Amino acid sequence: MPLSNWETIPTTLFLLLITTYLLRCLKSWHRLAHIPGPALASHSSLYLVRTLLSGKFHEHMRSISEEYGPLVRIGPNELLCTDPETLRRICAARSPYTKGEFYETGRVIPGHDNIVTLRDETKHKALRAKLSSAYAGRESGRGNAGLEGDINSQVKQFIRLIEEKYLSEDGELRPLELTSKTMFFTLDVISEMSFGEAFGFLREDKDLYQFIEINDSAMPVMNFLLAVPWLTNFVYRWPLKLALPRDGDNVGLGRLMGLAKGYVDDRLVRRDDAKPGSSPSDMLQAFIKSGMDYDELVQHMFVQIVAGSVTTAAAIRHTLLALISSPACYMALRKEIDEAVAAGTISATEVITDAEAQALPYLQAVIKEGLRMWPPTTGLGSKQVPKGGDEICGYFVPDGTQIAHNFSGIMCLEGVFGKDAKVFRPERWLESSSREQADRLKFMNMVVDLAFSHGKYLCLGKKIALLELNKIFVELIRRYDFSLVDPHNPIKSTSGVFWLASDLWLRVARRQYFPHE
Ligand code: HEM
Repeated sequence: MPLSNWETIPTTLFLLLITTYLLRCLKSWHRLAHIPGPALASHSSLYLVRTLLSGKFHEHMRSISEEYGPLVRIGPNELLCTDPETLRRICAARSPYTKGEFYETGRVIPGHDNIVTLRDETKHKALRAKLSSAYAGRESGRGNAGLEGDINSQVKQFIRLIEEKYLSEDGELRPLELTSKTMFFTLDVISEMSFGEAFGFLREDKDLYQFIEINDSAMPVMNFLLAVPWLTNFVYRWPLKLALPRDGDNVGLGRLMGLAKGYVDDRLVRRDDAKPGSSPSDMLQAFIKSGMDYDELVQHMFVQIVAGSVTTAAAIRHTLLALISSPACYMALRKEIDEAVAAGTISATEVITDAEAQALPYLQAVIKEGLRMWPPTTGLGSKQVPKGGDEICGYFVPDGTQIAHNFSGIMCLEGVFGKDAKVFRPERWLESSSREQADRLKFMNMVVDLAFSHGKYLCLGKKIALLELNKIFVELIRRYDFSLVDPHNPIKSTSGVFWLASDLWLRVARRQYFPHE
């Protein structure tokens, strides 16, 4: 070969590479080119990275569906679905869909799956079966009463903390920062249920092990990886994996992992020399009884602490903030509580029971409205289209496509919730005098239930979360008056796949006219 031909080889190779890359891009773009969406999203993951890191993810998801419709292309292989019925169909018990690539990022320890990250449907189903009865309180033999007892003791601890340190009086402000306290509360509830003893965040009134601080600072990295899940494989390799949390850490997620592992180790050792009848009755014991192996237990106890705390804390703080900023709603709820106490339908001295709370229509409306306006998980929960593809919202979608849930979008659909869907108005849940309204209410309930997902992916902790919500608002509002320390800057809050919040400063005062003291 003449020398000049040799010299052209690198150029030819380069051109070949570029052409192959461009052809691949073209093919990838063409696959879903018939589905509307922002131009950037059809070519690269940059659109998702940008919106997930914007701090206003939920708003973007809402506005993009308003602009482009119920099915929007948000990435080269990602679509966003804002059709509640399709989302239910995708998640239904017998649906051929599977968890998507999004879930790869949820693995805490490389190579070890947990209930959230398991994409193999058969294994996921089998693990869910082991977990389900413990979540219902059945395995432990304690049922609802046991779960309620654990929550009651942490509600009382929360009240004790307010009484000791955060009651403001005339001329003296003792501000309470609610975002951290709601995390303390939910972390203590979930640890008490899981291990039979609370971590003690409320007792110490402190971000133990810097868990909240480190969890919050890791969130942008997590949001980034969730937008580009395949990059997770690099994070799981040396040297990046050295930065992942480990159970030997003294702080952060790693410390919680270590605590969870410690409890499991301790319990499995104790099981060997436990006396008959001395078995604890917490969720860990229930999981052991249901046949979970060591690895499953360690993974799950950790996942449960995170899944059970961040979400419920967000629901409590957003709803309470909405109530404080909507005096008419606040007073309507307080009136309902006072009347129920006066009528003896809720106890004047004990923490409200779940059954009593369920009989308070305005409270139930407030809880639903809070979950609707600020769904605690804002995305993406992508599921993978099965072999043969699927027809979604009038479009053919090829197999392997990732379908994300638009949690914030479905909760603000005007066709479902009315023209004032973006307003916090619990009364919308109480309007059912006509047949038409009753039908609409049924549909609204179906949509708001999707905040906990559905079918084979339904949140395992839904019942626990609702127990917490049923108690906390009543116990706070019946005792105290709340006001914002800085009404012009009520909270610092950002949304990615979860909410991050800080600086929700409240003035808490004993109720002027607490009728039951
Ligand atoms: C208001 C509070 C909560 C909300 C809105 C919520 C929402 C959700 C959602 C949407 C999912 C499905 C996620 C997905 O597949 O992408 C989920 C799953 C899950 N949640 Fe919750 N959750 C809440 C509280 C809790 C609590 C208190 C616990 C534990 C005690 C918990 C444990 C779980 C677990 C273990 C899963 C995984 C289920 C599976 O993949 O099969 N959650 N949750």
